[in-house]
Amino acid sequence: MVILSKPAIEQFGCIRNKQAATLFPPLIPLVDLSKPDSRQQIIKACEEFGFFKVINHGVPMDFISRLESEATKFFSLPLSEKEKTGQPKPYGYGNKRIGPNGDVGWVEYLLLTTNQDPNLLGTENPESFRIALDNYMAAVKKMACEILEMIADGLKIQPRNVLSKLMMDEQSDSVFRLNHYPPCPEVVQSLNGTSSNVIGFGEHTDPQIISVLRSNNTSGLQISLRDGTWISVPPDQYSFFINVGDSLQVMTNGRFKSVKHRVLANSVKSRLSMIYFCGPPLSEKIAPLPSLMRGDQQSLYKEFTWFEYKKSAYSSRLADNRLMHFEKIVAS
Ligand SMILES: C=C1C[C@]23C[C@@]1(O)CC[C@H]2[C@@]12CC[C@H](O)[C@@](C)(C(=O)O1)[C@H]2[C@@H]3C(=O)O
Ligand SMILES: O=C(O)CCC(=O)C(=O)O
Ligand SMILES: [Fe+2]
Repeated sequence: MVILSKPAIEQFGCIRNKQAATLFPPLIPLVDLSKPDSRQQIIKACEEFGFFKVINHGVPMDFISRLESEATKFFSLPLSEKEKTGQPKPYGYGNKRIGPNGDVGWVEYLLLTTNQDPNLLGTENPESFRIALDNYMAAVKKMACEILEMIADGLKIQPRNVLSKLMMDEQSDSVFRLNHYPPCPEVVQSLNGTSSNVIGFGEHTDPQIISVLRSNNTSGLQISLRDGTWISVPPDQYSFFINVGDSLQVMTNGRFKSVKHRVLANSVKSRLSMIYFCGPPLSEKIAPLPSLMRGDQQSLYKEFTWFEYKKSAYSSRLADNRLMHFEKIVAS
């Protein structure tokens, strides 16, 4: 990671955060996967927040800590070594620049596909990093599959793998991301540590079906409520956080909304996050699920393939409303 001098960080003007978070935030929905009512809790959380925290998730702590330790080793390497994994096009090692259209943040990352052996050139021990990635991704994929099946049950739609089969498909276009937010010397932190004036990862919604996020115990993640206020998500290294993505918003015809989120930088602590983005195969048609459409309810979206959506997403800026181009003008 390059530590920027003052004039250098000024070049990244849009790294600065000017919006304050709300003072009395509601609690983040908590879903205990071992409880019988978890399906209903998930549906409520997806409708109200597009976001929830998961405990009793079944992902072994050993897999989590091994990957965290491998990722920490990787991000501690000299920049020249990390760059051997290749520039993100879109997969590879990236530093401050996010995506191809000028977005920047106080972050470095490794972006990987989930169904191809990662290029871990430059890492100290590629084999142990790869094993840690494989174990972690397999366990998180299983948990994500269960959550998508619980969503289908909760929505009373069949078959129960109608959503999960998309990410379980061999051709699934799922993505995995490791983000490292180093402490930022430019941060002016609020007294309770929940707000900062520097953007780590700018506001956006995730394009996929759901995203499964886990981080170390450093704060920074915020979600936007339906009224546009930002609330801080208290970090919890033992739990997972689930984001509803744009594709699930479309498949539920807007009943679930993808959650807008962002990460603010911290002045003293590093944040390390790992996110599994559950994507469908490129050729998959994304449209409201017929079994969810009641009576004369109309689709709010034009049908598109995941390939078309992804292509359009990659020509957008992080904060853009990517679904706008696929909305139907529905006569009232
Ligand atoms: C600015 C961009 C980065 C992104 C591709 C995009 O053009 C718009 C969507 C961005 C996003 C957000 C969620 C995930 O982190 C990500 C991997 C994804 O699928 O969509 C990133 C893309 C990226 O960093 O390549
Ligand atoms: O790093 C985080 O906690 C969230 C990052 C994120 O939203 C993303 O990579 O899409
Ligand atoms: Fe995200």
